[in-house]
Amino acid sequence: MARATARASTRRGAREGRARDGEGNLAREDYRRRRGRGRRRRAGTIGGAASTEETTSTRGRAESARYDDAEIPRGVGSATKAELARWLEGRRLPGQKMALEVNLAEGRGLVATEEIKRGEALLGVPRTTLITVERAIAEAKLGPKHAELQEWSVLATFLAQQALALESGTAGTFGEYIRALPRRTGSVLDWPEDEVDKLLKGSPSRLAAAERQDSVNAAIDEIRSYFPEITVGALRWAFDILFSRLIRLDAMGGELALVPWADMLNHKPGCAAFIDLNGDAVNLTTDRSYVKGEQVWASYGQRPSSELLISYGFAPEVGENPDDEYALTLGVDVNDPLADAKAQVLRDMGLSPVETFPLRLNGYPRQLLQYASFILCNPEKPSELKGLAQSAFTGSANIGQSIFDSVRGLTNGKARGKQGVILGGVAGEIAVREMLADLCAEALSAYPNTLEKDKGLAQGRMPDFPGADAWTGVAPDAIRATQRSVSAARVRVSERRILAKTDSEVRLQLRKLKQKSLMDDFKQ
Ligand SMILES: C[S@@+](CC[C@H](N)C(=O)[O-])C[C@H]1O[C@@H](n2cnc3c(N)ncnc32)[C@H](O)[C@@H]1O
Repeated sequence: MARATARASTRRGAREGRARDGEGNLAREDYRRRRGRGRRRRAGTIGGAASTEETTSTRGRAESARYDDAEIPRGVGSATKAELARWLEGRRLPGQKMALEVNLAEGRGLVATEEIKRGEALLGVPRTTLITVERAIAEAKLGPKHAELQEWSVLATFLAQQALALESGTAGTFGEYIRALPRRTGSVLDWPEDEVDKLLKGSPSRLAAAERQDSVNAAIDEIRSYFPEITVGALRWAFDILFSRLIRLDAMGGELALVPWADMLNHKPGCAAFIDLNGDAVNLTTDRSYVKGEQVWASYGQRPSSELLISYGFAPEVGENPDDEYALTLGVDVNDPLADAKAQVLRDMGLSPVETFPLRLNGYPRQLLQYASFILCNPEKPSELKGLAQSAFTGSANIGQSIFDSVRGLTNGKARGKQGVILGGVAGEIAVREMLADLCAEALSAYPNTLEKDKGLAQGRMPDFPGADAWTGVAPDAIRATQRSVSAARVRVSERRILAKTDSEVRLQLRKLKQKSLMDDFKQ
């Protein structure tokens, strides 16, 4: 399943600690001297990015992203299982080895009705049954303004318009499918604002959630400027559906589509079974075998639990998701006298003065340290920055076209091996790790609960989804609140584990580096 917005980030951009050694790069002494100040003054960044505090305290914005059931078009969720099955038969869905189950822990899902082999192609949803941007424009008949919108907005407008048309019985080809969509998904768009703040406090996902709500609000405003008759509630519901069900089809050049029936598959962390177009049908190619009665799983992509929570409204149990990560953001210090020059050099290299790097249980990209060494460096003259950046990011001070290829891969950890160095020798290696250890300690202290309390909450039992609710997604407030609380605690604990592991590894590396530094001094 696809997603639209940016990765979670803390915007912990500005760090104190420019440092310098005799050779003009980094030295840990300067960094130590300055870092006390850095701890107190948080989150200023170059580039105009709002701080976490600013973004999430914009009261009223997130509040308006919650919607009452009465705002969701009445026909949504009203189709029975038999009606959906009849509609799918009419769309020429071939015979299936899976059946739709309603009362699973994940709500609805597809369960094997006979043995299924590894590598088998399931589903077979005909291409003519996909809701793509092109199809939405053709079906909605909203005129040229519809085609001018961004692709997510085109699809949301179509869904909302068709859902509203259910009441007058004028919905088109996909009316029955829309009647079978859930009314609620539990995604962050549906969370009360105070819960977003409370449950995600300390986590980079708090900012991501606020950004998601803001971007949806802005898109709704734009859509309604063209189509005021489409209600805010219908559009909120439509975006919620898109975030939890839209699929990016690689074989169609990455086109986004709603794929009826395929969108009944639930996600399993670590699963490598993907949904894609194959010839004239959309298939799921299984990555394992199934016996009759087992739920069949798909991959929504390699997503950390925070992203699953924000887009899909659930988080796997702690330790279950191999794709978990903590999104660490760092950037040029706004008080650095060379701040503007560094920002410019970074931009010239296709990087940003604020970058986010993934920390994982099994490590972090070395490029994080290279980037950190550049933002900490303190050359005699600003003109040296370009050469330092080239050394840090490409390992070469020569300018050439290849520089851009290696730099582009930097923040996602793709640039490897000899491409780039940590500036400043051993002193630089120490300074960047001290900075990273500080960032980890600071991030750990931002979570309000004790770890024990969060672990207890994360182990809480997910409430059952009683009968009819699993079809529509509607559940009593208390059940929803418990689901949110347990899922958010799982995210917090997963992130804290990663931060604690990174912190202890970095401190171990620091001890070794300091020993080496002492030995080197002794030898001289
Ligand atoms: C594409 S739909 C899958 C079908 C969905 N269960 C339904 O009832 O329509 C995605 C939604 O399924 C649920 N879901 C998928 N995988 C899940 C999982 N591993 N645990 C809990 N809920 C899951 C989430 O509510 C998510 O927003």
